[in-house]
Amino acid sequence: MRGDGGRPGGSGTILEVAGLTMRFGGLVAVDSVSFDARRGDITALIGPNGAGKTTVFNCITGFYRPSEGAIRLHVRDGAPPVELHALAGHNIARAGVARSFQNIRLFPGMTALENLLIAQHNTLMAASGWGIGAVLGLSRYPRAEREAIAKARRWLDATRLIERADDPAGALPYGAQRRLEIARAMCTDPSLLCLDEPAAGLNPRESDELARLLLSIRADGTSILLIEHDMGVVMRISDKVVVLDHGKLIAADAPAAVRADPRVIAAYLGVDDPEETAA
Ligand SMILES: Nc1ncnc2c1ncn2[C@@H]1O[C@H](COP(=O)(O)OP(=O)(O)OP(=O)(O)O)[C@@H](O)[C@H]1O
Repeated sequence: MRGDGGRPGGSGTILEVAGLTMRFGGLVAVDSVSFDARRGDITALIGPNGAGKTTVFNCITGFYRPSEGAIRLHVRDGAPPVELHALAGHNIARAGVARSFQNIRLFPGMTALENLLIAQHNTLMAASGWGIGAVLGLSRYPRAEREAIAKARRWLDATRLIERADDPAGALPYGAQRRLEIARAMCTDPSLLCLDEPAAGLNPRESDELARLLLSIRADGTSILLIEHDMGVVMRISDKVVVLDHGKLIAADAPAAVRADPRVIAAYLGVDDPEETAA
């Protein structure tokens, strides 16, 4: 038992989404959606094309300012939550939320290692006293730099990219670039890792490898929020599956319960009435 009886925003919750609505002109892309993600869980956000998944992600990570509702990050039980809906994107990242994108966004001309060092730019700049310390010869910077390289190497190792550390990111095979994106996000030591379709374009062997990587990240204590169309991956690794359809939440439960939910089946088959599906 987890101990809080599933209270919204209760202890054990890392992310609380409450009454989230996002309108684009007359289009309601996300319509009063509420769900919780628990600390140490893998929570999947699924739904047919256009259901509103990426819009929810964009609200959580500060790319969009929600029209209504609240998004709270509970970094520690008992501490006041961080009101993500009121923060700019860079402050959301600083609060401990990292994300990857549907389309890969690495620096293709930089090496794999350099991409992971860029991710730690803020830490390195802080250690240099925002540049002034480097001029004054402060000793903190070389140490911070060594630590950043060690962390980057650890994640290159964890994502099986250590042999490719000095290759330009753009020259890596597609599956390796996807892993490098996850490594880059992990180099910021997030409490919540948000991944937008990490299995897109992967072959079955690479999807298996991705599933193992995400399970190991969870085992090390990072909570994961995942948009994914690959139901094999979703059902295998998720603790909870949140389902959107036409901007509305239609289910939020354990994978087995969601898979058997007539509303979810109907949404995926494009049927308006679940009774029709049953028939
Ligand atoms: N910036 C925007 N301006 C206008 N409409 C938008 C914008 N972003 C998303 N939408 C619309 O909002 C709805 C939800 O889109 P969203 O990309 O969030 O869905 P999704 O579930 O992520 O879909 P997919 O699985 O295809 O990526 C769609 O109708 C989309 O066209």
